[in-house]
Amino acid sequence: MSEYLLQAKQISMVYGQQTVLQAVDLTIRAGEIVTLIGPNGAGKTTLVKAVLGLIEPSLGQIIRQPGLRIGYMPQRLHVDPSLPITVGRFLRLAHPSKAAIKEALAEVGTSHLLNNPLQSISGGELQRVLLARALLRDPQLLVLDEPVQGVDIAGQTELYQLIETLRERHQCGVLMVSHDLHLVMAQTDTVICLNQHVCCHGHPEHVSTDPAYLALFGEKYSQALAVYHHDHDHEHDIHGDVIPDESGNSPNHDHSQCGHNHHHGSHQHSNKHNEQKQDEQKGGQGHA
Ligand SMILES: Nc1ncnc2c1ncn2[C@@H]1O[C@H](COP(=O)(O)OP(=O)(O)OP(=O)(O)O)[C@@H](O)[C@H]1O
Repeated sequence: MSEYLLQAKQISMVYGQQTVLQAVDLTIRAGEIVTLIGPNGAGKTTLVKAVLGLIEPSLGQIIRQPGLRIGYMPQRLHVDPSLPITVGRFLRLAHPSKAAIKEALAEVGTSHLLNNPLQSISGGELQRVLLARALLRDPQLLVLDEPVQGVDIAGQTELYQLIETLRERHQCGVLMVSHDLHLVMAQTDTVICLNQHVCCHGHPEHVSTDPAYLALFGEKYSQALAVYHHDHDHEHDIHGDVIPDESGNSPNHDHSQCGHNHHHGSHQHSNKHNEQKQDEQKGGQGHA
């Protein structure tokens, strides 16, 4: 594993009488996607702000690689309707080079928005423009606070895939806040489940079965994760049907759990199964 970009050690944050973060540890390495999940008010944004250096933790230490370049995508951007500004001009506030702005917009698939008023673009387009703005810093670390907010379900999957592509292309680390572990799971290396303190952490498959995670999010949410990770004892043909094993028997296969979006194995997936997966994903919404 490569050297860390950033390490937070025993971070605590107290506002008045309220302890918002308690002895939180966090390490992010180059090329690694770390996802913070936790209920509302768990301290996710507070931890992100501490990582960015926007707030000073009450206790603990944050060690950043010297000269670390961070690209930040905030949770919300309030666009004042009385201050009309084009997407291009908005990005010029972050970077002087028109060529760099065009390149960043192209990377996130929004070249066509360059001269559009920022106020007129959709929620999903705005998220991509904010991602382009983060890329303009040529980041070694991308920090994304709920990047798919205001984006429809199909757009959410695309946006998470784009984040994965950017990670690979730039070899940057990514720290991301999300409420949708079942959607980000395929793109995440490490999950940190936060509720003031770190309840559990590790590989998404491990976290999704951790009692602390289940206590916070419930069994139902965990079952949605099984869409992505379930054991296969069979192969599919190009039509998506289960191929009988050597003895001629069809292995016992519960398709209600099968989204066929695997990290492991080399299955052929039919459109039939992809449609089923999308249905299952829609069905998995709303548990966060
Ligand atoms: N500047 C502040 N002063 C006082 N309390 C604060 C401040 N910032 C955050 N808090 C409190 O800290 C707690 C954690 O807030 P935070 O925004 O970090 O949670 P979160 O996990 O990001 O929540 P959400 O999922 O709703 O965005 C909340 O109870 C919030 O009210």
